[in-house]
Amino acid sequence: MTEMIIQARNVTVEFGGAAVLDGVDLAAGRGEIVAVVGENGTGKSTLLRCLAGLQPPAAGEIGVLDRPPADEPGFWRDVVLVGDEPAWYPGLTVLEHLELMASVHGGSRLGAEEALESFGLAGRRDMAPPAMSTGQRQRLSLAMALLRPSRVLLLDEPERGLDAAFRARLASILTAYATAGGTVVLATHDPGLARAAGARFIVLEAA
Ligand SMILES: Nc1ncnc2c1ncn2[C@@H]1O[C@H](COP(=O)(O)OP(=O)(O)OP(=O)(O)O)[C@@H](O)[C@H]1O
Repeated sequence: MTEMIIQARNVTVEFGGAAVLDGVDLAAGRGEIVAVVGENGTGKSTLLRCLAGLQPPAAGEIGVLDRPPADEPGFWRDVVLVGDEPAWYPGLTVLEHLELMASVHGGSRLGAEEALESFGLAGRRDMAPPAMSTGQRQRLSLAMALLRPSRVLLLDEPERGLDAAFRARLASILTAYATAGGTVVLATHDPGLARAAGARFIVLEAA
């Protein structure tokens, strides 16, 4: 039987008395990719923030790796959230951002040079991230997330700014991550990317 990695039951979130999520369930096993889809404002980002321990639900239970998600170092050693763009370190190049990530997180899944190749950034290695295009910065965010060891990837619209060819490449990167035993939950407006990655779909509707 598949080992359950994420179990969220009956999750309810309210803002200003209005329900944004109303009794949402989500389960994801080891090696599984789950795509959360739905119209703008249906709560996809909010659900990811709940799974990351950044948004306490008004009701419901959430377990990630057999414990409630919590915004603390032990949790973030196993779980990676890619949402809004990270803050870039002033003065560090693309390659140095990757090297920093590799040195902070021992046992990285990819070397910095390998990540440059895999994420199509070899030609940008000496640039400062703020000088790159939106899609190139998104590739770097994803490279930094995939380079470090983890068991769970939470991705909020990972397709943001990416061209069609790299979306296809990302699908295969996510499939490889799951095949190696990782669990992925992505909120996305690109069902093609999710299908290509072999994701199971959860559709959110307005609460
Ligand atoms: N911190 C907050 N305070 C008040 N309302 C919020 C907060 N965060 C989210 N909301 C509201 O919750 C609803 C869901 O937002 P959320 O960003 O989760 O939706 P989404 O499905 O990810 O949308 P999109 O597809 O546009 O990215 C929106 O109506 C939003 O205004």
